[in-house]
Amino acid sequence: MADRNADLVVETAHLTKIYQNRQIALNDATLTIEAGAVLGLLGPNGAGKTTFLRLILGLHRPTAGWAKVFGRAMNPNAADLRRRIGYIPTNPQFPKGMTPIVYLDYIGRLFGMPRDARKPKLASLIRAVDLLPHSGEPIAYFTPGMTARLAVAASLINEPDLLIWDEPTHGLDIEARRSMLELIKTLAAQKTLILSSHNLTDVDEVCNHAAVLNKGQLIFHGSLQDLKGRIRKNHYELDLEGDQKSITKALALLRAMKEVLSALLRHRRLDLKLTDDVANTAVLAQVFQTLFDNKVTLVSVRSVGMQTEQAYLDLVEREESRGFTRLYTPAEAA
Ligand SMILES: Nc1ncnc2c1ncn2[C@@H]1O[C@H](COP(=O)(O)OP(=O)(O)OP(=O)(O)O)[C@@H](O)[C@H]1O
Repeated sequence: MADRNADLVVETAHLTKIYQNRQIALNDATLTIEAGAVLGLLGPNGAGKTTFLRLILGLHRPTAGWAKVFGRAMNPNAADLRRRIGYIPTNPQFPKGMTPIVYLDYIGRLFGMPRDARKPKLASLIRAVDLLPHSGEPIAYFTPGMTARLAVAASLINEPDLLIWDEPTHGLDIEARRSMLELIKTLAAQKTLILSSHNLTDVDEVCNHAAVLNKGQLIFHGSLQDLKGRIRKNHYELDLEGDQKSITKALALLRAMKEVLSALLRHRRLDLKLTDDVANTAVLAQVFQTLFDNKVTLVSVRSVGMQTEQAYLDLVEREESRGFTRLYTPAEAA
């Protein structure tokens, strides 16, 4: 039988980090990342994303649990393993006086690349990240977009199979962000990527897997499709037209329906939530009939959700409201 773990690029078990015996930054995170995955690491500020990435990189030692990369245990001494990873921290900084050519050459030397391999490599990287016109300029004059592209080039110099990029689109304008996303899509065809991000639209566009951290707790890990599948589906937005009296009357009737969880009207846009597990087509038919009977015109209707952002917010919100129930199940509490 084929080894199920052979294709795992990252594997963590009960990975835990407590800083200075005070701050629980990551608690018991167990997950696997397969070769070829593009994983979006999501979570509010302080959720533990950077801590998680730094543990995978072996830049921190775990307080408990372990991380394996390419099937081998990662730790601060595993420099050879780290060479197979291309890392970009949040807001990468570079020596301001160097030019991209000098800097990339320096990084290549650190990786032990011979000169005749270094030169063509850095030239092709500079071209790939679109820095050719600026290759001789001091980094001090670079825009955030140019700096981000230089970081990408630096993270690729050693031809790593795994890329770990912490908020790669942070601080970029629309054009620079677009070019970064296109670059990620190209790389995704050849490498495994872990991208930490606050931008759900970016994750939606380039990732196929997601992991969600909240207060150090891994609250979701799976495909992006799965994450979206967890969304509360019975949520709609209806744009209405009609006189105020008719709309108010229709609204009262809708609110009286037992299948309607909430019906909120704002500027003729009706936010309608139905109870879980109802046959939504039947209930919506009833909703439309009620509007029609009251001479309210339906201008448009759309299903809210099936968006990563909505799914993510639902997940974090539900986790927040669950609180202690995660630890104390009813059986234990009794
Ligand atoms: N070196 C450290 N010493 C003490 N506490 C730390 C250290 N690094 C991080 N923390 C704390 O650990 C928690 C998780 O931080 P981390 O930077 O991993 O979160 P994050 O999800 O990356 O946040 P952000 O999105 O704001 O970058 C936070 O409460 C943070 O203050």
